[in-house]
Amino acid sequence: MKFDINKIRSQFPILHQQVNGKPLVYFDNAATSQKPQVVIDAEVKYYSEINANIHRGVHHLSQVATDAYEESRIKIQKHINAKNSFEVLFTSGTTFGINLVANGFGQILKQGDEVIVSHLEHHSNIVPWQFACERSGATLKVIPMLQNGSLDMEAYQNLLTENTKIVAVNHISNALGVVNPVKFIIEKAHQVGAAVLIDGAQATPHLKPDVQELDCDFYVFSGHKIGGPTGTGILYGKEAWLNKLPPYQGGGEMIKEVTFEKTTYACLPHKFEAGTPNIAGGIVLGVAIDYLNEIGFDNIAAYEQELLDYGMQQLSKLEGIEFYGTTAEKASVISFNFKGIHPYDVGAIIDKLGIAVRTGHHCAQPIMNYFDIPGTIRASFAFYNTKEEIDAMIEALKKAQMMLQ
Ligand SMILES: Cc1ncc(COP(=O)(O)O)c(CNc2co[nH]c2=O)c1O
Repeated sequence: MKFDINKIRSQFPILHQQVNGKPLVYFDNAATSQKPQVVIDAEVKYYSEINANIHRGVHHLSQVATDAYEESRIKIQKHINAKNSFEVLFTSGTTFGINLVANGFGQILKQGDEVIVSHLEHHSNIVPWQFACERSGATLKVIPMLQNGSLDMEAYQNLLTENTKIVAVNHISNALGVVNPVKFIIEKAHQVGAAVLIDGAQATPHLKPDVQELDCDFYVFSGHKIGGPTGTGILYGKEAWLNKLPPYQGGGEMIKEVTFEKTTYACLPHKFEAGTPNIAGGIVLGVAIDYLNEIGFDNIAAYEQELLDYGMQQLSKLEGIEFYGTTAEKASVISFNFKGIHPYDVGAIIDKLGIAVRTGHHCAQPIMNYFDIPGTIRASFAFYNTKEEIDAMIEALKKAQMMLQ
């Protein structure tokens, strides 16, 4: 499909509003993406036409809803190139998916085992592993970062031992936009027999992950970051690992037989899908993925690279600006500060001018500690943003600098 920015923008109703009397410039896409009309309509259609509980109903609506939900699972399986649809679990988001895996490892790790995360992780890919280590007696190790925001791969290889049982790293840093060499990380971890979880929350808006090509053992992401509803997400796990991990939640759907003496569990994926799921969310997530595939990830990547290059070029002209995460390969996320000015103050002022960015530690406090800063100003672009919006942000930043200097 030809990439037509004006046609695309017309498909996002939320973008065409004023904030504080100024056109909204939404540059907080790393926090959550906006939703195209086709996604909004799909949610309405579900509740207007097919809403019913799934998997065990004998009536028509339940069968229709079940078919739609499981067709979405297959759609997502194809999107990430998973070998089997039962390796694709619906979750409420990245945080839930990581907790499910970390909770399982917390029950199979033991004293002396080692878990590796990186300095670039979101808190959602740090704290669950601290829980797992506290529970099991395993040791948490951290891949150090370098001044340009990349990970120290030399140090990573030195951290790996025969005691390393799992490595959990993000595909792309939410705070810096840095793209990590996940293929290399996975290969090296497998050489010592360790499993690898890839946190794809910031990658899936910008690329189609191929979990078989990566050969990762787990891959997690959130629906709300790729145009889908909040409260949706996917955990991909290799069949062998999902069969090895204990269930995460107990209840309906996830059982084969329940007696007071013993309960046996359902097969994959249901073993990890206890209770009534977010049926609408799972179906609509598939619609969001269809929408992105229609636009084309090659088109999205090329256009977002244009925005990133233009944004860096224009921001670099501003006095006193400092960038964080200056690697060559980056997603369309720019983290920066102005010397002597608190990021929050800048964010609050440009919000008054309609510019929506995120300021603060971005749930990545270890990164802020590394740079010895309270936080950053983070502008994150999506395929529905424009260079004219970047110009508006630049003008707003100049006004903020004048007010705060
Ligand atoms: C890399 C990464 N991992 C995990 C999460 C957690 O995802 P959730 O479970 O859907 O919340 C986020 C959310 N990142 C952000 C949420 O708001 N601003 C952000 O940068 C993330 O960017």
